[in-house]
Amino acid sequence: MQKICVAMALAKVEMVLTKPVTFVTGNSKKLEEVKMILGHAIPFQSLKLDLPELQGEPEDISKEKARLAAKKICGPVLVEDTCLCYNALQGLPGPYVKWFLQKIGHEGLNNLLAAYEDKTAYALCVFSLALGPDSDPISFIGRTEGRIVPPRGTRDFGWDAVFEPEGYDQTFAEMPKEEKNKISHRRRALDKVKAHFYTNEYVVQN
Ligand SMILES: O=c1nc[nH]c2c1ncn2[C@H]1C[C@H](O)[C@@H](COP(=O)(O)OP(=O)(O)OP(=O)(O)O)O1
Ligand SMILES: [Mg+2]
Repeated sequence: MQKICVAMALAKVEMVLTKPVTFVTGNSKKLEEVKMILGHAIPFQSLKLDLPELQGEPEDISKEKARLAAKKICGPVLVEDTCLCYNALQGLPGPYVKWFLQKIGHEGLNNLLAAYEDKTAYALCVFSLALGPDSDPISFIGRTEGRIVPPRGTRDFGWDAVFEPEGYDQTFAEMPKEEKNKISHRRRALDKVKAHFYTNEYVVQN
């Protein structure tokens, strides 16, 4: 028998969720930012889980992560996949930046562009919401333009130290968190997630 995890209340136009949305990530720094940006705008809980990731285009990777997470949890989930895309490299390292950073470090991420004039890049965040294990995930994309520079600032969150957003002379790692959260790829994607929750009136009923 199939478990029904999401039901549509037909009388009112609201979506009834059987559980609060679970934000699934293996990355505690991501979770920190999501909590700061969302506040109490969306009722959510979190689960630390490192999900396997498909190879391919950012939106497909994020959607597949959401499908896997919803199957594990049997309930509504939110996941995100973050990319760092170099224009000179046609969008690479993109979703593979995690492995590049692990292998070649911040200096390596900067040196990758040594042969190119164009140092511009963009940070991309794709959130995907799956209401249950059998529903199609919906994606919300946020993008911030910038450029790749030799590393400056703290090195405690991913590639923040090599990314200088457009119009700023500080890297994400040098900025106060509040400042990053005003202009980041994550913030821009989460604004869309919030708008979606606002217009769809999700109601949690245990
Ligand atoms: O705002 C950010 N500023 C700097 N670095 C960042 C940011 N956001 C993610 N990152 C890093 C983490 C990982 O090295 C790669 C994305 O990979 P990605 O698969 O999305 O993240 P993850 O594996 O750490 O966590 P998750 O369990 O949610 O997949 O970029
Ligand atoms: Mg990951």
